[in-house]
Amino acid sequence: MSLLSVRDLSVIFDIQPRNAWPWTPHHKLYAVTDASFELAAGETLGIVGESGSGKSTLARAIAGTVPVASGEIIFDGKDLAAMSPTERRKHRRDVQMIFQDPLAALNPRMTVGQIVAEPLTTHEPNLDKAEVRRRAGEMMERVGLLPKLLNRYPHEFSGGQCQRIGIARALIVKPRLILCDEPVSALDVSVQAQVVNLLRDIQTDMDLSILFIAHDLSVVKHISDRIFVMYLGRQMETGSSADIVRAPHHPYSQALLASVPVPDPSKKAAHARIPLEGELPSPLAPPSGCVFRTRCPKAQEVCAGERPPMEEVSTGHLSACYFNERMDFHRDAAE
Ligand SMILES: Nc1ncnc2c1ncn2[C@@H]1O[C@H](COP(=O)(O)OP(=O)(O)OP(=O)(O)O)[C@@H](O)[C@H]1O
Repeated sequence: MSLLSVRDLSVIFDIQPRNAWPWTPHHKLYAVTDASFELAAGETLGIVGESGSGKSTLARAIAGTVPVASGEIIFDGKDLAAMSPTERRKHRRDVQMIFQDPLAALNPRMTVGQIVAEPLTTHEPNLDKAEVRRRAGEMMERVGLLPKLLNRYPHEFSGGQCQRIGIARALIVKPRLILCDEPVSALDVSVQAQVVNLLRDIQTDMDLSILFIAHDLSVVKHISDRIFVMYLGRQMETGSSADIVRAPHHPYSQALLASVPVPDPSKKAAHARIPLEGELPSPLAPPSGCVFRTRCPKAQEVCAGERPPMEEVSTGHLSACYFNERMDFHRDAAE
């Protein structure tokens, strides 16, 4: 059974035009439109797409911090919109977030011990101080940091260490799902792999589900069981990590993959025929039909009409394009 089911989820922000009168109608910004996916216990779903494609908004909707316009978020069998205050509190504990900029996410005036322990003291205010400290130290060790560093301040740590502190903080309440919003994008490439490996180890130990957001497929593919490709708030393609990375069908996924650097440039040549050009259109006025059509090399008249349905191109592999066509990527691109 799924731990998380997201069904036809849409998030629309009301935007007041600049210099407008208070009574001027607000614009609607379509941040996420009709997103659907399932996430099982212990599974990792990678969410990938360019900046502005709605990835963070999707995560924030699941965390319950942005209002949902339509659709459902079912977590552990319960509809988020219909949860009682007690169930909401439990949801806030069960679903933790890890953010992109590790240092900015940590309060500079608090010691690392206070930062790591904060979610625990929020959810279990009566817990003995010594026990809180013991658990914070245990979490520090789990993420590869010395417990004696609990009295230090965030600025005394490197970016990678700060992200480990952010992970310890998220895990101290033993969540069931962590929403990782570009957790390694701000880190050096050498440190990125260490943090991704740490998350994978912890996931196995704690039977955690992970939603791993990144704009870069080369990062997402290392940790994800399945990948969800988003563009301008819409779901383009979903499938196993291997399907998406080795045999994508959607031109957008193919373009994202073609932009992933490969060690041997001669192997990239075959895929370089789908360059991703132009800017992301405004989510205030998304293109009709397929939202990717204005940048798609395969676009034809039909793409401006009805939005292409999600087609099952192979078992469990869905792609929303009228011209779905498998493109085989070399193993090097997939590794
Ligand atoms: N609180 C908000 N109010 C208004 N618009 C918002 C709000 N949050 C996000 N948006 C808009 O929603 C769209 C999707 O943003 P979102 O941050 O979810 O994308 P993203 O794929 O996570 O991009 P990034 O990688 O840059 O964070 C963007 O156009 C963004 O400007």
